[in-house]
Amino acid sequence: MGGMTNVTVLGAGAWGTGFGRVVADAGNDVTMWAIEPEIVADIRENHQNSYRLPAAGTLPANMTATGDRAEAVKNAEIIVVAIAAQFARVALQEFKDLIPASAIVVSLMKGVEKNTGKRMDEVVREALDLPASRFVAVSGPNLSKQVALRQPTGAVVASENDDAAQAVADACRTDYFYPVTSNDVVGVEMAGSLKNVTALAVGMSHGAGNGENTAGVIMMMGLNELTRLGEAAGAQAETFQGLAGFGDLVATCSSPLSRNYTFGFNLGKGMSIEEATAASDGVAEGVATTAAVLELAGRLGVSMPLAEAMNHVLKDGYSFQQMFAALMNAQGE
Ligand SMILES: NC(=O)C1=CN([C@@H]2O[C@H](COP(=O)(O)OP(=O)(O)OC[C@H]3O[C@@H](n4cnc5c(N)ncnc54)[C@H](OP(=O)(O)O)[C@@H]3O)[C@@H](O)[C@H]2O)C=CC1
Ligand SMILES: O=C(CO)COP(=O)(O)O
Repeated sequence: MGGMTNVTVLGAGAWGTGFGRVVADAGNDVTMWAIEPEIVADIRENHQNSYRLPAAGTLPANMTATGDRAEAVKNAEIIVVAIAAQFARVALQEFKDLIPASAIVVSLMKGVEKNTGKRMDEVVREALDLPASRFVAVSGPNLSKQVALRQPTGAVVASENDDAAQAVADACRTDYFYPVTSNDVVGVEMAGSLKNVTALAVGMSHGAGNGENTAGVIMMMGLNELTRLGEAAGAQAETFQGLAGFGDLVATCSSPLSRNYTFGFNLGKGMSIEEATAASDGVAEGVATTAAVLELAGRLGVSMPLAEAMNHVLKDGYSFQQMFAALMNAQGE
């Protein structure tokens, strides 16, 4: 590709906007697509996204927006998808006949689809009828508000196609965002989605008044079980110890800026699921992912005590004490 690239981001949420700004900072022309006219107008006219990522402040001049699907993608060389995971399939179907035949499609999403148990690489490829050679996943310790402040971080850019991964890494490399390439798409997808379940549990523990000892137990169990499930699904074990695994788990489980951590924190404080949902500043993917992961684990014959215990919280109203006891009992089995 080389030089300046035309990049379109579908979904001007917190991370779509944050990653779009990284790509613009890297010198590329960026078009954001959003459903809401007020977000499109805010980016186009006021050069900001005060609805979803005010922390980014003024957006650069090489970043614009449109609400028109065909216009959004017609010249795109790279199309980045940053839509809440449970809505990705339905939203992408509208773009199926519009995207250029050679465009690379990147997923930033960290979730597993409810009902199907499918990863976002599977959902995106099915919805767009896209070959694996044109699909790339980007994941890492990337809390959007910290990226918006240009605090240094890294990310894994994964594809079966080395050239596609390299093109996307080149498009998002800046002096504060450091991509590394990988060919473990399954591992990167699984790590990014599953650590959200751990973040819900760690947040819940802190919300219930516990400190780092308890968090350490939960993080250890989360990393173990996401590695086991990932390996059973065909991922490489080392991916889970890298940026997209351990790195993102630590960031997400340690920060009140994480919607997953905060959702869990609010449950731990005693809020209901409905209250925590209403209080959330954007989508907490781990909530829908928890049940989806168990479905996948059942199919692959992997035991996931943490996901099971969190599912009891979300479905049966378990308190933190009940959740942690279930986890410890399962460990002794
Ligand atoms: N925020 C973060 O720090 C990070 C987030 N991610 C991942 O990125 C993905 C997006 O998250 P983020 O941007 O933060 O979430 P937000 O909640 O801020 O935004 C969600 C986006 O999805 C869009 N959306 C929801 N439903 C639909 C629909 N039916 N059709 C079209 N668009 C829809 C929203 O549009 P609308 O405005 O209409 O609601 C919005 O653009 C998630 O999978 C998340 O796990 C990954 C790394 C970091
Ligand atoms: O993926 C994340 C950070 O890398 C998690 O952020 P959220 O919990 O806010 O979605």
